[in-house]
Amino acid sequence: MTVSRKKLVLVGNGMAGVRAVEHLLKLAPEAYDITIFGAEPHPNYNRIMLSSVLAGGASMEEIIINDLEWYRSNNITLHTRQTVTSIDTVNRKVVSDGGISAPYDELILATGSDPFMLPLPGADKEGVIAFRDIKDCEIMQETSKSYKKAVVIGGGLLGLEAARGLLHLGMEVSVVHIHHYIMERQLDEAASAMLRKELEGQGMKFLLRKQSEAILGKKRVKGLLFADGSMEDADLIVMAVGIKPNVALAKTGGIEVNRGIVVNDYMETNIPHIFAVGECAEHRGIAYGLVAPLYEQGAVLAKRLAGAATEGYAGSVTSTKLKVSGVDVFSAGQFSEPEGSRALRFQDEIDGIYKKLVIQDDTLIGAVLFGDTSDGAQLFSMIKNKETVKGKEKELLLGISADALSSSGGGNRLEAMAEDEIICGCNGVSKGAIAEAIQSGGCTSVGEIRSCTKASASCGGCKPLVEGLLQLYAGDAAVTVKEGICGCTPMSRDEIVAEIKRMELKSVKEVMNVLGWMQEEGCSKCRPSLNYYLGMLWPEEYMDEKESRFTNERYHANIQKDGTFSVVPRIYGGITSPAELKKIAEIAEKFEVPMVKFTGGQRLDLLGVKKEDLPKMWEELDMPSGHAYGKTLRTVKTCVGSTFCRFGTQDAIGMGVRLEKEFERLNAPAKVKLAVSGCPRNCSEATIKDFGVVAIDGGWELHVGGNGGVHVRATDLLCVVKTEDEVVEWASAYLQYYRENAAWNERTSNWVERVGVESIKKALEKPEERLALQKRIQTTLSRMTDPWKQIVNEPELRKNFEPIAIAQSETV
Ligand SMILES: Cc1cc2nc3c(=O)[nH]c(=O)nc-3n(C[C@H](O)[C@H](O)[C@H](O)COP(=O)(O)OP(=O)(O)OC[C@H]3O[C@@H](n4cnc5c(N)ncnc54)[C@H](O)[C@@H]3O)c2cc1C
Ligand SMILES: NC(=O)c1ccc[n+]([C@@H]2O[C@H](COP(=O)([O-])OP(=O)(O)OC[C@H]3O[C@@H](n4cnc5c(N)ncnc54)[C@H](O)[C@@H]3O)[C@@H](O)[C@H]2O)c1
Ligand code: SF4
Ligand code: FES
Repeated sequence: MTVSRKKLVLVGNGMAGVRAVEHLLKLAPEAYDITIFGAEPHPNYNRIMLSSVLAGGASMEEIIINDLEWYRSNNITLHTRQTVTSIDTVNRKVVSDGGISAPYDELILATGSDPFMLPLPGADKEGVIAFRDIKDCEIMQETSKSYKKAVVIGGGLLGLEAARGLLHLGMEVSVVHIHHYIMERQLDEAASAMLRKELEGQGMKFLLRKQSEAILGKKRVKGLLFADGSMEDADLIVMAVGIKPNVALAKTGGIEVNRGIVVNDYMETNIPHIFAVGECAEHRGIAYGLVAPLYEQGAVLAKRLAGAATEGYAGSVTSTKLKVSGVDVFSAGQFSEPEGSRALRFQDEIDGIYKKLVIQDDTLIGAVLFGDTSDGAQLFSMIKNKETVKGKEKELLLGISADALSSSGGGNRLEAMAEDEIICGCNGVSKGAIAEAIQSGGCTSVGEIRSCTKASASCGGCKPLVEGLLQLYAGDAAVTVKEGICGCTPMSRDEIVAEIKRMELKSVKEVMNVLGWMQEEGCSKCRPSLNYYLGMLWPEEYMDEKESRFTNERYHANIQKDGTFSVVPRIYGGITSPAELKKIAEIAEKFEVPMVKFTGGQRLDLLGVKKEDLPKMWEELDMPSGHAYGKTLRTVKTCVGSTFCRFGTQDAIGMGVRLEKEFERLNAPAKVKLAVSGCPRNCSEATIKDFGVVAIDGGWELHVGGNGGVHVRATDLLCVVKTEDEVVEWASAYLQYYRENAAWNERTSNWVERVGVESIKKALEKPEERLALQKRIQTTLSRMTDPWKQIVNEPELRKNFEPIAIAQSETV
């Protein structure tokens, strides 16, 4: 007998509601038929990260939490662009503005908040927006292309993050704030003043104690008029003056509503079978506006719906971290010194550090940190757990180092934390999930934990706790990855890449300055690696630094042991013609090339060439560079495949030529070699290549991480695909994922060995992830030009190859 499932309807496809559903699916996967209505056109995305999207730190694709495939695979019916407009609590059904009706046994309202829009005259003009969703983000990005001046009303978290994003987009930005200091809901005056100074340094202008009166302009906004009679020009006005819970729908069902939808400790409204969760819900008089408490609510609701035991939701202490690059601000609990409390302060004007701890009855109840927020997550944990701080107040004020966390005291505290305690509030990642990623998932760095669990992927405030857990569970393995990339820095590859991204550092010099390099000029290890990471992260803006490259890459030729060079023209797939061979032979004769040799990758190598002959030879060859010297795609070796071989099942030559044309000039962490074989006899030795393609009946096997060098390594099978297009798609995704995640100079064989092929399969399994990676590699490839074409055509560059004239002087 089949038991019919109950019908669960969720209204609001946002962070809180979908998180509750995710929990429920884990607890009782078979219990409900689930239907979700979302007013927005997108699948569930990370609203928090909109600030990062605006500031250029993430793409729209990267902020999707659950893609459409997730809904499909969990049998969830999703109605996007459908706003539910009424609830019939008697017949238990909801109806959307598009006329979709859905019956329910249980109903969750997770309608979030609406941004509060100041009811100013002119507020309906074009160019007046809020900052709440993807659409707002897109409007800001679009506006910045044609307009110059933005005004943000509201100097709170949202206003400042919007202002930072607009600066990044190249707009002039003024922040209008009603109080005499910004972020008064999170900071005291001292920290706020330091923050303002820092943001002014980044180009933000502040108009404090300003009451907005009217928005000026005809159809489109022109300016903002204040109550004191002054005005500010504006092409765009972003209102960020707070939010109000979205209770409109609840009201249609006669559900009890105060500021938000009133719920008890089990997220139940006053109407049976109707629950509310997230920003729209009001629990014990509080409607929260941060995700961490909303995720806690979601966990309780999921247990309730699954019939699992739960003590209910008891309210949350909150903490916030401003997500503005180059500024570290943290605030938690009661920072404004309530009666009966005492405060400890530390201020270092030179390094721009401010700390304040608020203590009551020997427990920490609030904290404000500016300039150095590394202790934020630990302090917050102490506040939440009401730990006694008696006798160690000053120690806390002066800083809990990451090492102290992992030493017995800190380690014990992390050890003592409950498994389900949330470590990363932004992404709702528990201690247990991180422990599992380390212990079972084999993660050995914060970067890997981030990829695996999303912990530390948003505001970054939890990073010290994640590091502490890494040291607790991975022990020595974690210590090794914490080592710096060279003697110039204690930072690991992942940390450097994350900081370059977060702080938008754009040159080798800037990275060294900002990240506190111990040797001003760096060394031969860090300079080329930074050059690579910057080029990989900012393919469209970064100008490759020639001086950070090794000799071979500077001269675009392999230097030989006698000081001569080699010339290797590109011969796609190893396929040439009599005419091409004739031309190469004539040039070899003309320039008296002492040796012509076939390389291991089926190319022709003209060896023993004088440096000064290089430009002329390349000019006469008029062929693309074979890049036989660089950290790039070297060759795609092919067998004859089905074109001539009787065993061949596919066109190995065509596939190889296509791959070589697709990826030539690729800038990679280390050299990359490919091969294509036309059948499993594998004559092109594809299973010892970085990416090997082996034809089978009706498709292609894709192999990765092979090496035929000093340490021979056979490839791991990545997947089997049917078409040539799929081969290119997977190759693109795989190579870009390697580019983005491997350390500079790390061959794919070492990288695959280190991270495990399973983690790569997981990262590439979703088609949209692959397409996003493919798009990024295409952006990079589209910027790559042939080095020899450039040298041949630019007299300045040709000069580098002239024989060095030795200046002589005579004394008479
Ligand atoms: C730019 C920005 C940055 C932020 N940064 C942080 C941060 O760093 N840290 C932090 O903790 N919080 C941050 N927040 C706040 C955080 O994003 C919210 O607290 C969280 O998204 C609220 O989740 P929710 O599910 O309650 O609401 P939402 O995520 O808003 O989801 C509600 C969804 O319901 C839909 N909806 C509403 N009514 C209906 C209806 N009748 N029918 C169908 N669909 C409906 C809405 O369109 C919306 O998609 C930020 C918010 C913004 C805008
Ligand atoms: N990093 C983060 O944690 C983060 C980032 C963005 C948004 N959020 C959340 O999103 C929500 C919205 O953020 P928010 O900053 O809009 O809300 P908020 O209520 O925290 O701050 C609004 C700010 O606007 C100011 N203000 C009010 N009326 C004004 C007026 N007429 N003129 C000028 N200033 C005025 C207030 O003094 C206040 O500082 C909040 O829940 C916030 O916590 C959090
Ligand atoms: S791999 Fe197969 S198709 Fe290619 S040459 Fe060898 S036997 Fe022929
Ligand atoms: S707490 Fe914000 S990223 Fe983890």
